Amino acid sequence: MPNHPQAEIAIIGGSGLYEIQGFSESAVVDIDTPYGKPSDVITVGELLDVPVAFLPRHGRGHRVSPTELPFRANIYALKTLGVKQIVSVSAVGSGDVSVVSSDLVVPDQLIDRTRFRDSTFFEGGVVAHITFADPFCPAVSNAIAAGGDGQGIPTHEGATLVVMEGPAFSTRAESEMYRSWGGDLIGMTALPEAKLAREAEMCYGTMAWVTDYDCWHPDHAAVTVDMVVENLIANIANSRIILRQIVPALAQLGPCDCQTALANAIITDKYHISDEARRRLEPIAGKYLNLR
Ligand SMILES: CSC[C@H]1O[C@H](OP(=O)(O)O)[C@H](O)[C@@H]1O
Ligand SMILES: Nc1ncnc2[nH]cnc12
Repeated sequence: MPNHPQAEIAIIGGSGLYEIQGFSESAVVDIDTPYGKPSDVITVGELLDVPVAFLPRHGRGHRVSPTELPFRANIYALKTLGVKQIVSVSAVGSGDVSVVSSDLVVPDQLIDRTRFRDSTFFEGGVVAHITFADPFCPAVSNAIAAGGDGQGIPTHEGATLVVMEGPAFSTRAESEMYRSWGGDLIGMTALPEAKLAREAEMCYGTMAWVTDYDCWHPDHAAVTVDMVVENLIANIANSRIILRQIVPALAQLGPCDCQTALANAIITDKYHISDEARRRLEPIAGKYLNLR
């Protein structure tokens, strides 16, 4: 495997965030993985002297739909760069009347409504069941919320994010159903991203920017891409500001339970694991599969 530049912190940019400003880019990394290529090349550089990797989830120019996102390749590639903490940026709809456009929400729960996505690294002869009761890293989530508060941005901590397949937005009946389930937010990309990050023993938190009320609010028109894009402009400017606060804070964090998530998750007897699977999983789980 080639020697890639390393960074312990990664930012996955969502809709509208295809570059980060004030980032001294030192390398553009084009990685291939057993799961194909990531969404785009990954830039590695420094933000306020802290090494950071940046990957735009939908690719520059927003070319990759939620269903087609190479989630496994993205997380695998970041892992090979030495990433330990991921800040994911996302545009979301709000299911809560008091959470309005341009608010920042830091979700702490997920409901999975995706259908067509590969959502584990553990297959082909290796079985693991990670604990996913709390899908987001509390330390990364706290840093994101502190960043929002620090900039005086209306910030909500703790919310349930429903992740739907898309790409079409929800029907009114679905939107009402998610609200009745306790869904505070609706998006299309946090899963399986968060699950794969946990399997790869990386801390993962989401900076969710509200762009719309989906289609349930009687006084607001149903969501459209134009509506999301219009509201994203302010959100993306704020993301860039907050990231400058979050990144140095993340760099100070110590070890976290997320970083040992596989310690009690792999059930397959390691003497039954093929060499092929061992090679494929080396960056993700190599230390647990070693026969010595
Ligand atoms: C452009 S509207 C729908 C699109 O926006 C969100 O993307 P991301 O989470 O990457 O910011 C949503 O999940 C959809 O992919
Ligand atoms: N209403 C919505 N549904 C799904 N994903 C979204 N991203 C932004 N708004 C959304």
